[in-house]
Amino acid sequence: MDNHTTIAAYNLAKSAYANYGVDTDKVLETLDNISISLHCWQADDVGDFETKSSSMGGGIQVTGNYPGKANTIEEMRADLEKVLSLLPGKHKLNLHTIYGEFNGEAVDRDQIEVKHFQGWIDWAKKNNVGIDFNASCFSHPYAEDGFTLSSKNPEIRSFWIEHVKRCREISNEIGKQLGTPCIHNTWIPDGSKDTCVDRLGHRTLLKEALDEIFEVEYDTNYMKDAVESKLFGIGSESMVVGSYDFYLGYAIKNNKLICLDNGHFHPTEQVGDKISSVIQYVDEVLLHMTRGVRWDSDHVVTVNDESLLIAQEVIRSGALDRTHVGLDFFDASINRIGAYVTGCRASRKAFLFALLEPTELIKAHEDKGENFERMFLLEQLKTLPWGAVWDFYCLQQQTALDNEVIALVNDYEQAELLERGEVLV
Ligand SMILES: C[C@H](O)[C@H](O)[C@@H](O)C(=O)CO
Ligand SMILES: [Mn+2]
Repeated sequence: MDNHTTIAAYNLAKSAYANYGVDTDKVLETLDNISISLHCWQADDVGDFETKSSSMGGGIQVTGNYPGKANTIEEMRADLEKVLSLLPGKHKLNLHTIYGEFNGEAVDRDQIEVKHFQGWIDWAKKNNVGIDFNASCFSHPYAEDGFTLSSKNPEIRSFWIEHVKRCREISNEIGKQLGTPCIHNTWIPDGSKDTCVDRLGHRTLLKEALDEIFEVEYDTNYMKDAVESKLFGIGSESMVVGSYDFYLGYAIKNNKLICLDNGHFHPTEQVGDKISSVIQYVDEVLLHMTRGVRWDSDHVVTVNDESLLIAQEVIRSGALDRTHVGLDFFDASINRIGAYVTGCRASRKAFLFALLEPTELIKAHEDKGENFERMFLLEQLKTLPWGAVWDFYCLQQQTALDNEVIALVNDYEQAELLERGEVLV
């Protein structure tokens, strides 16, 4: 499609939306300012760059063996730069601790320091992105019996408490250096494959561990804490210590962000429906946008009912400035760059669709009990030319249009990904 066609299609779309009182130019300004945090772990299937080799654990499963996975920090950075070049809008990098630069040193998780992440901070500055950070309480010998911060073994518990404390300190420094708050997210895999009779014991230990971790208060201009729940994981099917009830209560009581990963709930539960509830009680929300498919919580995001409802409810609730959008999916069965680009663009498209909604108009019908009119309008919106608005936005931001993405991803695969060897550790 040439630029002329894209602009002409946008002008028609602009008039179509104007009929509903929607100003598409304003919508695109808002859309462009939504920062999406790009999870680094899609590039290497949640591997790590630690010297000590530890097999993946903690109930995280990645399936597939597509060639071209990032084996080094340099490869991961090259991939992320490629991905960023194919995305419109603002971004952050979401980094897990296991991706520090340890330069051949065996640095255990309770020994990490800012210096191990300085390279990433410098990279972020160069690429004009902020950083979010995550404690990595998995894929480690001390996570093998299924419990970390809620372990009954005091040595194991102290080890992980020290790890998360250090992660918060590093997050604070990241935020200071980058001039934008770093969200530190705590997710732990703790749970039980089979019926656990001392749920109370583990949850009490987790609460105490978190209280100790959060003793140090940091300036929220530099770092903010989020806590993430999960319904079940592989190997923790019967009980997860950090359940939704546990963390929602903890976040409300302790003024933390609640992280809503939409792969971490019952399949018929809708994270979109939770937004207007949780913002009554917590100041800010962190989203982990993903697509749950049966047991897997981490398929690539697409524009589906779930991602749309999440975006719609954030926008309808006027909660955009209290919501941090992050991604959390990993697929090793397809081109990983393609996975990133599809999922990130789909997440932003969901927000575009939501921003284009004439909510006040629909609400006016709803308030009068005109439910047919409400339903029909919602249906009508599905066939309005929002694709033309998206294409114009990509053109405006000087990034690839959808019809150019496949060729660009495949070019990178030929030139870069297929040249990579398998690094044996
Ligand atoms: C890497 C993990 O997927 C991530 O930290 C966590 O957010 C999660 O969702 C675990 O299932
Ligand atoms: Mn998550």
